[in-house]
Amino acid sequence: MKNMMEVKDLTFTYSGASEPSLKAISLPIEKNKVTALIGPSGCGKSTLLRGMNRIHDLYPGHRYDGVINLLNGDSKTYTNILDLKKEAELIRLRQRVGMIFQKPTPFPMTIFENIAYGLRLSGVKKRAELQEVVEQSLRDAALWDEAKNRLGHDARGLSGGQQQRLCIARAIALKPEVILFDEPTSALDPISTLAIEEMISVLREQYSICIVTHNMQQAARISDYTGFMYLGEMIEYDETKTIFMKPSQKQTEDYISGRFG
Ligand SMILES: Nc1ncnc2c1ncn2[C@@H]1O[C@H](COP(=O)(O)OP(=O)(O)OP(=O)(O)O)[C@@H](O)[C@H]1O
Repeated sequence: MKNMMEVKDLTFTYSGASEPSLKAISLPIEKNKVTALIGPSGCGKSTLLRGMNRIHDLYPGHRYDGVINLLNGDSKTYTNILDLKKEAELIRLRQRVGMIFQKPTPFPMTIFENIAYGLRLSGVKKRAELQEVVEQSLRDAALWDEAKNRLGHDARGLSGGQQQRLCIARAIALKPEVILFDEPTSALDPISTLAIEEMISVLREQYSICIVTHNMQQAARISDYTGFMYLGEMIEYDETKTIFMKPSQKQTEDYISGRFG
């Protein structure tokens, strides 16, 4: 099967920085799999994730070298997303490659409108269609039962875990192909964390997923593949069970066994 995304030899330097934060990174994001990025603080996990939908480019002046390929709908060709220049192309890219942040970011509107807003911007106008997609997205994000009687209430009245699931529903509504999760449970309690982890396992059937996590147990529980990063480099990428049971690099082994980081 073709990879959904392919990062090849990516070097990334923040605007104004003297050193690159990512150095010649390569890794695939396999279709319908969960790929975890782990490594000590500052190693570049979030920087890599944010490159995958060019969210860095909300601010100008960053420098990318290399290639980030995204598989096209025909499943035969790739687009190098680093070639995209027009604002409309970048907006479309961020629909195809959605992102969930560490802190839930509900808009100051109703639960219904949080999801319908992006749909309207993407051209869905009919009320019935909006209702259908809002319901399906909330169901897919395991929030429908809790939210169905309060769709007209302010989304900020939801609990933190519910808000995070709402943000996932909002991303899903736009029918992404890839979902990027940047430490999605680090602000949540253990029960909400479990709910998000279970959802990610189900979402994998329909989407390709990449998740940054500080929590090694979480990476071991939910991912198929793991990349271990250190000082801006991809030290090792392999099947999760190999990374955790039989890593080939000493640095990976030291990190996994808690000797540093
Ligand atoms: N906006 C920025 N401008 C300049 N340098 C940055 C910026 N954001 C991050 N960096 C630098 O890039 C490097 C990688 O940071 P990044 O946040 O990607 O690491 P991380 O592995 O996700 O860390 P953490 O686990 O602490 O979130 C660090 O040296 C950091 O200081």
